[in-house]
Amino acid sequence: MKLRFTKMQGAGNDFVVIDATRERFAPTPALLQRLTDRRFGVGCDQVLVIEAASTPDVDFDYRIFNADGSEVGQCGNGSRAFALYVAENGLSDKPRLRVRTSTSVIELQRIGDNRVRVDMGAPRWVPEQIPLKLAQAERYRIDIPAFGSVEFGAVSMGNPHAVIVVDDVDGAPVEVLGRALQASPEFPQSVNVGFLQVLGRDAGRLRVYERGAGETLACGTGACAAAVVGRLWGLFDGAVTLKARGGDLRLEWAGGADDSVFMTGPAETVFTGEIEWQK
Ligand SMILES: N[C@@H](CCC[C@H](N)C(=O)O)C(=O)O
Repeated sequence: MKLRFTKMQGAGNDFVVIDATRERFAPTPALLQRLTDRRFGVGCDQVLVIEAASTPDVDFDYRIFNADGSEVGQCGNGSRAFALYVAENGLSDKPRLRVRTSTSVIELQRIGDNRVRVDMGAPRWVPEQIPLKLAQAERYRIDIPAFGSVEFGAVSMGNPHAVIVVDDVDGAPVEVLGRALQASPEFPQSVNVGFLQVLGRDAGRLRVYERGAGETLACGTGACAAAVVGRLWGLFDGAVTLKARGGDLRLEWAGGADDSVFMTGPAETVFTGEIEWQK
């Protein structure tokens, strides 16, 4: 059996995109491993699946699988790739698309030059919504052996994020502390861990240790979460450019609990291909 796919990237966060409006696709663990494995398969941080809309209020359904095969509720960089794929492959010529993930509905707008602006919806910071098993606070603390009491902000953008503010993101213990927080029982669904260095009221640098994928070159929802935590902590104004190792993302958030976070950034098709797949 042959499965056609498209390799895409957004700020260096890379994806295998499956167009399930045209391909028969059953996301078994073995097939997902083949698609995500960088040595024995195609290789990517996430597999994105484009499906026909399940309800009339959206244009498409959007499923997301991490490199470890876990299905998750949101992928910001992937949403920009999604919009580009839909346009480049003639699935829709609408200037704005509404797509549903398993946790939220987002709105995608291509703004030219392979750039996409996404209404990522409102951030959620009530602990049950993240989920986080601590009493609600602006700043949380968890004791991590070898690091002591680690302070972080926590937000859901349809997936869970912890954001730690650091002086120097290059020297931050991204993998070790990222893994430790992910394993913390306070995060019952684990967590994506962002390390934010503030450069000014409208700029910062960000590295994210992603749940199910390890450190990626950029994380769109992580950038949204960092913009929100930075604003709640009085570090950022309403618009900020966050520099990830794979590229820059622009985030806008008016600051209210019902205000959407808007993310703008690049997306690109890298190549298309097909793999032989035995069911
Ligand atoms: N790279 C993504 C986030 C993908 C999902 C995440 N690893 C999770 O498990 O929630 C982004 O750009 O947002």
